[in-house]
Amino acid sequence: MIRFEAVSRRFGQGRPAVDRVTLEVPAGQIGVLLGESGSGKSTLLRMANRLVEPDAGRVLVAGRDIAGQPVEELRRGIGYVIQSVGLFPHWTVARNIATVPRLLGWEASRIAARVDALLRLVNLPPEEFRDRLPAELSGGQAQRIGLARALAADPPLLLMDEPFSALDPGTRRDLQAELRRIHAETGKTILFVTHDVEEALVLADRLAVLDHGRLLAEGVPRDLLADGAGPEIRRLFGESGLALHRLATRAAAALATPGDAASLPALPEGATQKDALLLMLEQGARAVAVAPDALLRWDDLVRAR
Ligand SMILES: Nc1ncnc2c1ncn2[C@@H]1O[C@H](COP(=O)(O)OP(=O)(O)OP(=O)(O)O)[C@@H](O)[C@H]1O
Repeated sequence: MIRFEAVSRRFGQGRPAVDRVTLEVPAGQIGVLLGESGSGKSTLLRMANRLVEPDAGRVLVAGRDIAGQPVEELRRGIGYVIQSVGLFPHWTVARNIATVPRLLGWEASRIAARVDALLRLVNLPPEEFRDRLPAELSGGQAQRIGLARALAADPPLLLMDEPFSALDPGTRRDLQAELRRIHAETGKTILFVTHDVEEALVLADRLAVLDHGRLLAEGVPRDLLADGAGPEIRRLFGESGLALHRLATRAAAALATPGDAASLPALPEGATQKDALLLMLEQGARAVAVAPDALLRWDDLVRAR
């Protein structure tokens, strides 16, 4: 769906901000760009909607080289969500969401229906929120409106640049879960930038790690965090955190054994091995229930590789 081919970009002198990166996010997947501040994540992301032009290489969206495409036409097919949201302060929520449909000349009734559908999609009751002004929203609500606005004209591709970084940890976790749900419901292709390792692991179908403008590693998170992870990956994820991150990418059910688990603390469906470890520590339990007839034992968890 989106493909970067050997793209580079240098600003002034010194080392390039993005250095010969080749990367692809297949249609319908969430690709996450992870890296420390200044590693080139935003520069790479902005090449996709031509806010930044590469010095070398090319970017393909839906198989088309975007260099020859009119910018307005390109951007109509790409939603863009940023940390500061950027809602117009004097416009109501409904008008903010309708920015692109109005530009496209949609009829008023179609716009109104679309606004309400999007508010419901991002879990904000339309009758309560459509007439509010941005100043009357919490940070998390504003970010939901930013997402609704980006989805308004139903673009197949969404670019998200640290959208949740300014939110408190609880709101941030809620929105990560919401984004996964919305992604499952809409099937969008998403390119998501973050410097937060946990966020990357929660969201990524594919994870790309950038370091000083170079692509350090790319793949399915579970494979990137496997035992053979190189020294740079170990540094980024932290030696001690690496084992925990690995547990967070594996299902608790994978280590379960049959047995009567009815009296044990129970894990929710789809829980990870990290969830199991935390529940055991919290409850002082030597085993937890994965299902009524399946349990995961402490010994099996800590011996697993
Ligand atoms: N418009 C610009 N002019 C000059 N230098 C720039 C410009 N945009 C980015 N850079 C430089 O390019 C490098 C990469 O920046 P970029 O914003 O892509 O990194 P990042 O990984 O997104 O960092 P952060 O998480 O801090 O936003 C940095 O050294 C930055 O100073």
